[in-house]
Amino acid sequence: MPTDERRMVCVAYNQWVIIDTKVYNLSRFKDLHPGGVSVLLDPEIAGQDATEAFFGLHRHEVLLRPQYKRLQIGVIDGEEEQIKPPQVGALSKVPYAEPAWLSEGYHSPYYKKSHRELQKAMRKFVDEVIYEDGQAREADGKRPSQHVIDKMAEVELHAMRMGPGKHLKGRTLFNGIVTPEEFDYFHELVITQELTRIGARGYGDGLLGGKVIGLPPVLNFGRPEIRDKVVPEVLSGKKFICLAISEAHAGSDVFGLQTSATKTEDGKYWIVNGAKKWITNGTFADYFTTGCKTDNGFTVLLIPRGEGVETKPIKTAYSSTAGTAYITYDNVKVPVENTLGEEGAGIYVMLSNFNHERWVMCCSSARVQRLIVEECLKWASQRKVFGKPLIGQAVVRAKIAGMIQRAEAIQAWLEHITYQMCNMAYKEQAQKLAGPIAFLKSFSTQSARQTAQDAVQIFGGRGITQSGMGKFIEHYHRTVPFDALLGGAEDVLADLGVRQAVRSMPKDARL
Ligand code: HEM
Repeated sequence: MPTDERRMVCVAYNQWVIIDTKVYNLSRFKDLHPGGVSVLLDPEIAGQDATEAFFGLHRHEVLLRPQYKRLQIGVIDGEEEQIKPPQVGALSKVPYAEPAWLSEGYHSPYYKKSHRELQKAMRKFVDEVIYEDGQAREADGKRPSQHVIDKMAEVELHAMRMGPGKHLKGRTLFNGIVTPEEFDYFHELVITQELTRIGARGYGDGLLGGKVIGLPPVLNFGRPEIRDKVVPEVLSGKKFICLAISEAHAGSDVFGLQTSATKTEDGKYWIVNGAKKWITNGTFADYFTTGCKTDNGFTVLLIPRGEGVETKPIKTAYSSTAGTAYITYDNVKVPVENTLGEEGAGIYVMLSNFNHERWVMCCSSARVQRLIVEECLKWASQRKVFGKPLIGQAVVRAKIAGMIQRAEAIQAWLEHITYQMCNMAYKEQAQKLAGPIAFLKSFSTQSARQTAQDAVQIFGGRGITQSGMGKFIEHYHRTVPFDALLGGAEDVLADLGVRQAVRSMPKDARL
């Protein structure tokens, strides 16, 4: 039977529809359909090829859900599937959906074989192990599932997310794709960008964001006995750590902090009193890397969860899966051995962390902006209004042009800075890159907010709806301000960049 005739057969069964090349029987589903019965019984839909109507109203993933997959009763014989579901581990073919180095036919001087292999392995790992948990936990607010954390530990992802360094020594990284000696900031960039592709901002932080910022002070400034106990526990995903600096009255102004630590008379313990606010992973952390006011200034202590430490969840714009906490310390007794760095020299402990933290945030911001480009390009191409696809409107194309330009500029700048990081000692990075990283983060977050706003306009009502076609856009628009605040506020960072530049002005510079 020719194809057209086979398609006509469906017409006879007016509760069947064709979507692409698959035939669905909706007779038992129609009363349960979230979009209502009437749309399914419309003569233009019932018994017809409903492909265009379907993809104008649903994401592809609807058809992949087990309860809906069952509705499929056959396929159109001899026709090849036109609209393929996303394949595990695959790269997107949508223009600009991947950074240039992953786009067919483009080149990059930065990425070697091990970066490319790591990217492939990470994409598959994220698709298979992380994606579903990310969407589910973002929705129910529970902390990331332990089985995901354990799987990440198996391939040493927790260790790799701390960047290159001694902590990688002796570890088999992602089944040996890259050696500890070879591992560089581009490998870390690949990991961060692949992880953030899932488009679940709260989960991204919940997936041990607290460790990425809370463990470096232990790694770099902890006494050996503390370091050797805590680092393996955290990098194996058995214990959790967070960075507790900001307070209700002081934000990130470390000199305005009020949480105090005073020594006991015998000098063996600190007694800590105070409260911390907006602490990522705080609700489930076992250790708190805590900034305290001490007699001689500002000191950082590693405080284990125990008597006198209490954590309460704070409800923010993103999911409580991030574990954002309000923490109180009431006469908490902490051994002096838990001091990280020198007493009164806490500012150096903190400063040594900032560049890396901000750079990590740039990696993720750059990648998620690209995800939004992909969503907008797909939507604008498949959505028809006034008789033509949205992309046919110049105003929509102009918005997408801006998004692409910003995403491309940020990735290129990020790769340039990452290359500098690979070729500078840590101290030199602190001197030369604090300004550029601050500028990049500030630029990334401004761009991200513009992109979020434009994406909502393109998606219309769906861009403010938490389910369905625009769910990633709604989520992005709601959570994008986090990036402009965490790790240094946007305006403060832009100003820091200029102040750093002024400091390097030659004394004899004149017009
Ligand atoms: C296998 C067939 C279908 C399944 C499994 C299905 C499933 C769903 C689901 C789960 C939703 C909720 C929104 C979402 O999660 O995206 C929905 C909404 C909707 N569906 Fe369907 N649907 C099917 C076919 C159709 C067809 C053929 C039409 C024809 C016009 C249609 C029209 C709608 C409408 C108008 C909505 C509301 C959309 C909105 O609120 O934005 N559906 N459908």
